[in-house]
Amino acid sequence: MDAPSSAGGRPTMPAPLAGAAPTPAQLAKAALRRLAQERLEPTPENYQRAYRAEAGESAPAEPGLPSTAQRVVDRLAQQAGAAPELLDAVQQGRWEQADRLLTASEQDPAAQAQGWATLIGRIVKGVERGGRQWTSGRKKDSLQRVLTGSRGAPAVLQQRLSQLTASWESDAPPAESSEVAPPLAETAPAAGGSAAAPVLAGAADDQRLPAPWQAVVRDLSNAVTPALPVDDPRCVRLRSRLDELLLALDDEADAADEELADDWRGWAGDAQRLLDHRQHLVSQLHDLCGELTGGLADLAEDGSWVQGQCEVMRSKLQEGLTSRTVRSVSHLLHATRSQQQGVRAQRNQAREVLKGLINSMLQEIGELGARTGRFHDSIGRYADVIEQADTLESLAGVVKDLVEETKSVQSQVGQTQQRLQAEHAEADQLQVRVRELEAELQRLSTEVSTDQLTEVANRRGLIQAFETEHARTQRSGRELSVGLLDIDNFKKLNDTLGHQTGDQALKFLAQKVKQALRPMDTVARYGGEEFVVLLPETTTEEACVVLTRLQRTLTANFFMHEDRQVFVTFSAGVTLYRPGERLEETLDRADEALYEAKRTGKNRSCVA
Ligand SMILES: Nc1nc2c(ncn2[C@@H]2O[C@H](COP(=O)(O)OP(=O)(O)OP(=O)(O)O)[C@@H](O)[C@H]2O)c(=O)[nH]1
Repeated sequence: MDAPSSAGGRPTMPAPLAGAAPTPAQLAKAALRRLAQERLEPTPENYQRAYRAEAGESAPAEPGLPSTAQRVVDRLAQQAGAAPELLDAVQQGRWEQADRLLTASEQDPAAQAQGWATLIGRIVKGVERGGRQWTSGRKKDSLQRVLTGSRGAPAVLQQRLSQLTASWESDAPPAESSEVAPPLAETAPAAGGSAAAPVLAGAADDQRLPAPWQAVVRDLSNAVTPALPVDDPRCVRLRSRLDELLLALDDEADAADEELADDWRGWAGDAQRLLDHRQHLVSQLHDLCGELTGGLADLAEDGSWVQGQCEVMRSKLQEGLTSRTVRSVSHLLHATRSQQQGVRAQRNQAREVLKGLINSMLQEIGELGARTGRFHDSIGRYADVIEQADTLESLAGVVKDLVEETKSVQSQVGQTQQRLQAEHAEADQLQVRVRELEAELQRLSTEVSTDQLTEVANRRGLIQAFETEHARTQRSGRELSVGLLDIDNFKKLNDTLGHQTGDQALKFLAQKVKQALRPMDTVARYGGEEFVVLLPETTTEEACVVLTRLQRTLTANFFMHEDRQVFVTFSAGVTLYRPGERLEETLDRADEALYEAKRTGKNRSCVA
């Protein structure tokens, strides 16, 4: 029967016969079996200990280290940040474990320095940043506790500080472990335990994103990327930045770097802003479709108008699907529709007049017919009388009557003819007038550079002013700030107070903007409730000051409508014109800033 396991040092060899002592060969065999069971290497020391155990001899006292050697080992262990378990392994003579622990604690000094530099940076930032959960007093206390509790072990200190700053950054409620870090001895496992391994694995390993999270980051990136529009240069840049960040995630050194985390945060912020703006674009598209459907329904009776509108929309959209294109098509459709409604009203009026004319002509012709019919009867009667006339006098009387009547009929026919000709000429003139009116409307929209309602420049006027200003900017090298202004909640104003009051609000704002600017500046109505300002020799900061002042003035001023005070506020996006770019490109950037101003509360200005 096999001896029980070596636990407790009992012999492992089969029980000898009573009285017979085991031979040395039996003892040697049993010692080897014991080593195998204990999974110990057959070193001379191990073999000697096993042999003694089999022979029933008590093990000699552990040799221990001389006190000077012990002091050296203690100091070495402290320097390596290995803490008690390395010390313990050395004292117990578990040299292999000690070797492993030491290897694990060896780090490249440059990497250690970099780790500390990053951590200190985070701590400084964390102390400055405010938080709801982490007040500055609380931060100070917990920092003090971690410093006191981990003073003797740099790796543990680094790990705890890193955990602490992470919870400051997320402003998560202070966890017991990070706010009150227990002293090192409390967390150190019993001798030989494995819980100390992460500490010894080094701070860099602890900070690296664990594998499942790396996969999550990849999945999230893959989910976000298809939503980014393909035709936008900013997205192309975002995609290539994403590739770089994913590569850095594979790299241990970079993955442990706080800078990389900052880069990820920056990337996510940029992607979010872009997607937000995209979302805004979609809702504008929705509005545009509504406008278009309304236009189509209104104009359904005349196919050519519908075709014209669709053509304009198509060519505008071909320029590229930007937020501004959609909005400008929307404004265009709105304006076209009201213009066409005006023309149609006039055409209908002309048609009614023409109808009246034709009616009266028919009446005249009818009357003439009746008259000539009566004349025809008279002629018959006169012929009978002439036939029966027996004297020259009676014949002369009949002929005289006949001539009189013929003359009268002739003059009436002549008069009717004249009237008919005059009415025909009038109808021709009306037709010409309608054509002139249509041409006038066309000319107004393409040639005039002033907006008729607000009396500031229109889109055409803006383009002319921009050409002058951007040439001047190129010569002088001075800044040209461009601002895009949009009235806040204008739809609501229209809906509650009526379209005419809306028009008054547009006029009011245009005049206020004009008054606030210098004579050299340009203000233009770009379309709908949107205005553009060109501010030569002005930085974006200065432009913001001007617009913010104007916003304050408007908040304190109002215009009256039927004894009611109407407040008009606007949001603005400001940007600097970049030499060489098209006005549309500058305005697209200003539009993003405008969107930001709307998104963050309205009645304010943002810079892009
Ligand atoms: N009175 C009037 N209204 C116009 C004119 N041009 C466009 N509008 C209206 O302006 C409104 C613009 O509404 P939205 O684009 O929804 O913007 P908003 O209500 O100002 O909302 P925010 O921009 O988010 O503050 C629409 O109802 C248009 O019909 C115009 O010449 N006169």
